[in-house]
Amino acid sequence: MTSDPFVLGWEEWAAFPGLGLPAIKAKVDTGARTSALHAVAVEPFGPEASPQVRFIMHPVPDRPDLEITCAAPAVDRREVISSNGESELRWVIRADVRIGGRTWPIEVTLTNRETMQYRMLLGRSAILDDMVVNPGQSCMQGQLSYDLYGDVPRRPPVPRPLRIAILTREPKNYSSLRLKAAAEARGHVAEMINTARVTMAINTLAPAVYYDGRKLPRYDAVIPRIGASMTNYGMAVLRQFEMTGAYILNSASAIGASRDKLYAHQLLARAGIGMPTTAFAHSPKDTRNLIEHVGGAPLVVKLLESTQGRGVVLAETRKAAESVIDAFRGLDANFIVQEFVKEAGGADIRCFVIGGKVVAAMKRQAQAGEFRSNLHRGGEAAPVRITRDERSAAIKAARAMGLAVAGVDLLRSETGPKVLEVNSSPGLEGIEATSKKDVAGLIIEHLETHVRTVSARPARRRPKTSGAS
Ligand SMILES: Nc1ncnc2c1ncn2[C@@H]1O[C@H](COP(=O)(O)OP(=O)(O)OP(=O)(O)O)[C@@H](O)[C@H]1O
Ligand SMILES: [Mg+2]
Ligand SMILES: [Mg+2]
Repeated sequence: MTSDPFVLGWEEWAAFPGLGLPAIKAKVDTGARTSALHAVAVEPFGPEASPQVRFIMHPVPDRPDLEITCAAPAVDRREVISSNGESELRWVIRADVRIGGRTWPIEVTLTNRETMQYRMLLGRSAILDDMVVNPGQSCMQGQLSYDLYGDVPRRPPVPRPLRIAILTREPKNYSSLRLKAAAEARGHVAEMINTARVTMAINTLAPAVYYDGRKLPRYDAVIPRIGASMTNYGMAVLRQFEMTGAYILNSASAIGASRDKLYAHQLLARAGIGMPTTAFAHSPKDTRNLIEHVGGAPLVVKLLESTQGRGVVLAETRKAAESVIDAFRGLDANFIVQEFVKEAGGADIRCFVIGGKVVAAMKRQAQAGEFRSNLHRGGEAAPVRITRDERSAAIKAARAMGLAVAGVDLLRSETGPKVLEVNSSPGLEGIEATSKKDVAGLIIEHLETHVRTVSARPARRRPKTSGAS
């Protein structure tokens, strides 16, 4: 018994009737195992026994305003190596695909294909045994048209109001209150979530976040304000929010990178950003080498866990340096040794970066007889005009960490700006007071445009599925 084989060209028009997608141009790729579909704002929902995902699809490449909300059963969440070689955790759904006269169920992974020419990739596991691919032909199974979308309502310019969570252990501090007020002033709903009171259900298909035992709703955006005391737990909570599809202002991995002083210095160096020569060693025998590495005394020794300038010590002489290093070693503390930038004169510059721009800057001057300019150590803040090099170093440093919002601290040295550190939860009080700028408002503005472009959500259009949570 022979019948004509079902022939696919190298590209085909497909439809997903169950997803409400009447026409998508797919690239046929027998080199890829799994099929992939463009999706943004991917969000799990439904009962845990039969989890589903919903997502937004822009089926027409040059029509980003045309968006369809789709929902389908979730069958897996798995690590997929994408064409750029990077691995990505993707949701896998099952859906019926229709090509030409045939309809059959396939598994499809969901990923953002915004920058790709085809909204869909048809992999070999979706190509049945009786089908063949003719790489020399296009659209063997006939033509469809994007006109089939008719006049789907266009998405509103900004999804308003946004539901924003401010993740903080200090809901009453200046920065938290300002962010909440700035969000509310723009018509959004902002809730303070105390990191320490969050519990998580870590589950592949139904990630959930609980607060005092109550399941939290889905937030459009989360603003992390994670203090050093909660870095690890705070990052886990953030990752959990990431899995629910919320837009995270500063990602857990970016915060982790900036908090790890060693790793942060490595990232800065790799990005070619000027910084004080820095050395680190593990073994007690290396004290002399460490001192040599940074060019001898005077030098600065810093505890890795230091904040507010507390574990930062200036050793003026080699003898002093040796005893400080030995003392820290005796305490089993992790520390770095750094060249002392004397010409900074006890001042540093804080550049406040939002979305790749320096929106405000201040100079902090240490008290007389003190080299640490931290405001907590009695330093005084004043407005400052930064140079083009300083601006560029600050922007590059935030980018090297992957932070959308960052407080970049740098020293003015004879050889240009030297970045000291990049803070992922920079305080707002000093910078707003000295710059007279509405920095909190600028953060919310950044968030609005990002929620819109990265995880656009439709105006309360819910898929017709039961059991939505
Ligand atoms: N290598 C250096 N040369 C000159 N001054 C330095 C150097 N390193 C640090 N300082 C001064 O000491 C202050 C505190 O150092 P640093 O910012 O590294 O520590 P921190 O404890 O992490 O502070 P923060 O509270 O800003 O996180 C700096 O703001 C700067 O004024
Ligand atoms: Mg610090
Ligand atoms: Mg500092």
